[in-house]
Amino acid sequence: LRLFLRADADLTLLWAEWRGRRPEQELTGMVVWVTGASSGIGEELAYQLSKQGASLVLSARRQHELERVKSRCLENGNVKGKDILVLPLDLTDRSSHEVATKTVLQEFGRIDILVNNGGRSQRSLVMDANMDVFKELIELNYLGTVSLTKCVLPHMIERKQGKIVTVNSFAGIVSVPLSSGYCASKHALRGFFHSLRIELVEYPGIVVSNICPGPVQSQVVSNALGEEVTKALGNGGDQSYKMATSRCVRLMLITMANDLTEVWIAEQPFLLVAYLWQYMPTWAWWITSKLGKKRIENFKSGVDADSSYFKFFKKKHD
Ligand SMILES: NC(=O)c1ccc[n+]([C@@H]2O[C@H](COP(=O)([O-])OP(=O)(O)OC[C@H]3O[C@@H](n4cnc5c(N)ncnc54)[C@H](O)[C@@H]3O)[C@@H](O)[C@H]2O)c1
Repeated sequence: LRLFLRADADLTLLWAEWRGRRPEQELTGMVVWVTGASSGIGEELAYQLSKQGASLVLSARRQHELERVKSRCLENGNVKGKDILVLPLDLTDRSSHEVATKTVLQEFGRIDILVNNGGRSQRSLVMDANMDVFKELIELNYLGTVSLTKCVLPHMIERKQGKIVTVNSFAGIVSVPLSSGYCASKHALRGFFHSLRIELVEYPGIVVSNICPGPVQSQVVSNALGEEVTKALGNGGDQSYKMATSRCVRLMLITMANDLTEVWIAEQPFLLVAYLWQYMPTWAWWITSKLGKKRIENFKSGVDADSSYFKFFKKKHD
């Protein structure tokens, strides 16, 4: 029971962590393009990858934030200035993606790993959210990611190798209230990449990985869209009970080192819900309706929507 309560990833990933290939051996010298590298999971990815000696392309919209991340990579990582390219990019500006890809190829000559990480979440009920919110979430999380992937893919096909790693979400597996547009965009991404993986079956050197995290410490809640597209939620509330960003990213590096196709990264009770959803959908419906009600109550009372559902699972992370 203790093992079950402590598990924070699916069994294949935990097995890979225990017996599999080490990121320290596999990722050194790789050229990795990370979108959404200016905060949260993407920022931490930049730090951990720079420690492995990977060459990095850091993309997001704000150049000064990316320069800040680059400086910290140079201070603490095993990289030099020439190993990191700061490349501002708006995922919703699809017409810029081809030029951005050419710039990366001119700089490094290849792209070993594309990490589709940039994205935004949602905190608003279906009845309250403006149509523009739904449109923006699909434009950014789904079409932006599809567009960049389509730009990078011909290069990987030519080399017959590469990894396309997409930060999906538990919201791509399980649907929750207050995030209907977000869930739709992440479900769409999961469907897209499962299809792409089969289309690439003749290229076994190209790996398509879906990473599905549960709640993780980051700016995702304060950056979430509310009822209007022009206004982010702002105050995300206490995030300390969520999985530490460093742990989530370490498990992502293990996923990349071991070419896993889909991983679930979350603490309990979220992990349990994902397993139920997969194997016992009738029970899953019952439990998610209870958790969903609590989620709306949490949000309406001004705390984070995912604040602990069950007291005995509650723990704080630094
Ligand atoms: N933190 C979580 O609990 C959690 C759980 C599951 C999935 N995710 C996913 O993880 C990914 C990273 O999110 P995070 O949690 O680090 O949140 P975050 O808000 O801290 O970081 C999001 C990043 O995406 C970038 N971004 C936003 N809009 C963009 C645009 N138009 N063009 C380019 N970049 C843009 C932001 O600048 C930032 O760098 C997202 O795809 C999110 O859906 C997060």
